[in-house]
Amino acid sequence: MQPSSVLAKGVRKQYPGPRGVQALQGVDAEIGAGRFVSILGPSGCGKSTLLRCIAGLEDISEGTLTVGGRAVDGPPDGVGIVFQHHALLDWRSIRDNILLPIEFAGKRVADYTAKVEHLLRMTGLQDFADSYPRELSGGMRQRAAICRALVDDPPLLLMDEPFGALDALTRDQMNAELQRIWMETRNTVVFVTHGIAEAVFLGDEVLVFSPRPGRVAHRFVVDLPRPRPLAVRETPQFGQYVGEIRRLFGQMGLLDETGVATA
Ligand SMILES: Nc1ncnc2c1ncn2[C@@H]1O[C@H](COP(=O)(O)OP(=O)(O)OP(=O)(O)O)[C@@H](O)[C@H]1O
Repeated sequence: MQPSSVLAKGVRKQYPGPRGVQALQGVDAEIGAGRFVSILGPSGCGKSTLLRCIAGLEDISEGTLTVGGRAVDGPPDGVGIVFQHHALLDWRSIRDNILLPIEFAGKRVADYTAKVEHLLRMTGLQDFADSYPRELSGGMRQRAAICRALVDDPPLLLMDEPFGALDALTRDQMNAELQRIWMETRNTVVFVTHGIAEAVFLGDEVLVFSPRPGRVAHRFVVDLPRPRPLAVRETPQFGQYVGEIRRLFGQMGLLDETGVATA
């Protein structure tokens, strides 16, 4: 698997209809292959919209958007998606949920047995392969959703607030696990979050969006060595990144009403 780059130039997105809003305007972003890029911004600024455009689930109204050098025109091959809510199918076991993308792609399920076992072990779910989603905790379901997104080795992984519904402790664990998984897979990740600390902890870069219509207001490069222990969040260097991003939100006049949290 070669990781995919993502390039956005002057991307505008206007939703159709009488109440259709302009969600994005002039989005320029260059996401290098194999990078982990966090996207942070106030509620409603178009973060999910951009992710859906990259995934080919929405058309852009203007500009250019490429994945792996090819213009996005419908859902491209090789993109894994994880949403805030896991979207596992209740009537399928965890193993069968993870195998869904393989079935959809018309590939031979038997060829993926070892891969599924590896993913289950990597995420600590090896004893739950035959369980059903309702038998798992929220964090475990989200880990299963990550396995499903990774099973076909996607060059690009899009994550839309994947840990937003989890309690703080589970979220910390998932942050650490996601970093470990990514260091093993090294695919390109675009990770949307409301959490400044989460964005900095995980990202090689943090793209901060302006209020709607969203555009990239600032790009922070996070120069912290990996693997990053959770305790890195207590270091002055980490605090400096968080402080800079908070100040930027302050300058945009947003900090009090954004719903941007620091956890
Ligand atoms: N399918 C849709 N049809 C029409 N308008 C939409 C649609 N999806 C989103 N919007 C509008 O586009 C704007 C951006 O929404 P989007 O969900 O991309 O924001 P967001 O930054 O992800 O927000 P949040 O952080 O609250 O999840 C909002 O004003 C929203 O109402």
